[in-house]
Amino acid sequence: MSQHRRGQGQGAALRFTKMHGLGNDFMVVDAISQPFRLRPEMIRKLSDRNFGIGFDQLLVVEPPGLPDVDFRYRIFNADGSEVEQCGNGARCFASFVRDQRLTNKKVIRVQTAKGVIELRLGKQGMVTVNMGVPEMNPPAIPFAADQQKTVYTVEVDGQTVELSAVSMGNPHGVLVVDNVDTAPVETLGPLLESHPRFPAKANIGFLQVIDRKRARLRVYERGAGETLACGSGACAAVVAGCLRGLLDSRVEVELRGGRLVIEWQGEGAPVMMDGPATTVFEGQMRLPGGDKPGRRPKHGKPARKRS
Ligand SMILES: N[C@@H](CCC[C@H](N)C(=O)O)C(=O)O
Repeated sequence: MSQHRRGQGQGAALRFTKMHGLGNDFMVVDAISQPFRLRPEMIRKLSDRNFGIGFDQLLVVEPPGLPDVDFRYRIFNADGSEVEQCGNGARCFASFVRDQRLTNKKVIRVQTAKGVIELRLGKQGMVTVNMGVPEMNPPAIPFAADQQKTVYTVEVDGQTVELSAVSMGNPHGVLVVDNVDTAPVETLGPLLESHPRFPAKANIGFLQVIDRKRARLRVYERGAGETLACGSGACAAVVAGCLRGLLDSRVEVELRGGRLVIEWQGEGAPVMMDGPATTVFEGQMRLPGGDKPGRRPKHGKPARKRS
């Protein structure tokens, strides 16, 4: 993969940046200054860690479709499905649009499939994201239940497990476990991800409470499998832990790829997430198999001039 330089006359080459938030990794594409469209099967190929670029999610930066918003943020899982939210991706998104000089704002408002979120660039690569107000109403998650509860019992694989159901824009199931190292993430994760009670599937978090201010978490992500970190999963886990009376309003969550600080002041309040965003490399590629970069998005702005 060569390092990219704009204006090289590369024709249909697609420029991208490889980034990660605590090891949850992304291919990030600027679809404002270059045309971009990929079919799900091509996203699956590119996400492959042996035959492609390798990533958990593809993040696409588009022009906004709403007033008072700076960008539209689109997210595709490694399996090619488009989803509503990605917390670690949101931090990388903020860092990307600043590094690419698509904005010079410190507070950036972005439109996701489930509403507007606010990203605040901090010092030393840290980004704070206002992830919005969590949703616990079952049909809005969506989760099949007669009434809203803090803990539901779910039958899976011949056993009964207890979980909390929370939407952070995307659906999450959270199980409290004694030890994340021995938790059945590889077995229960995929079964619960596709459980009939989560009709849109779900991300499944395994939460270990260390004390009221510290927790450990592993997440089996919908459409990506277990990742080294899941930002929206950390938010959902802290909300579930608070509702269950196990956690305080400010919690340090240790994921396999590093730490996030999550704050939630309770019902009706937004969840705040604080963590790093890291750029790994920039590249460009020609798309194999007939996928072309596509047409400029309908509301696309002309390409920026670089000095
Ligand atoms: N890694 C993400 C979540 C990405 C989307 C998720 N797999 C879904 O399908 O909802 C995060 O950091 O939040």
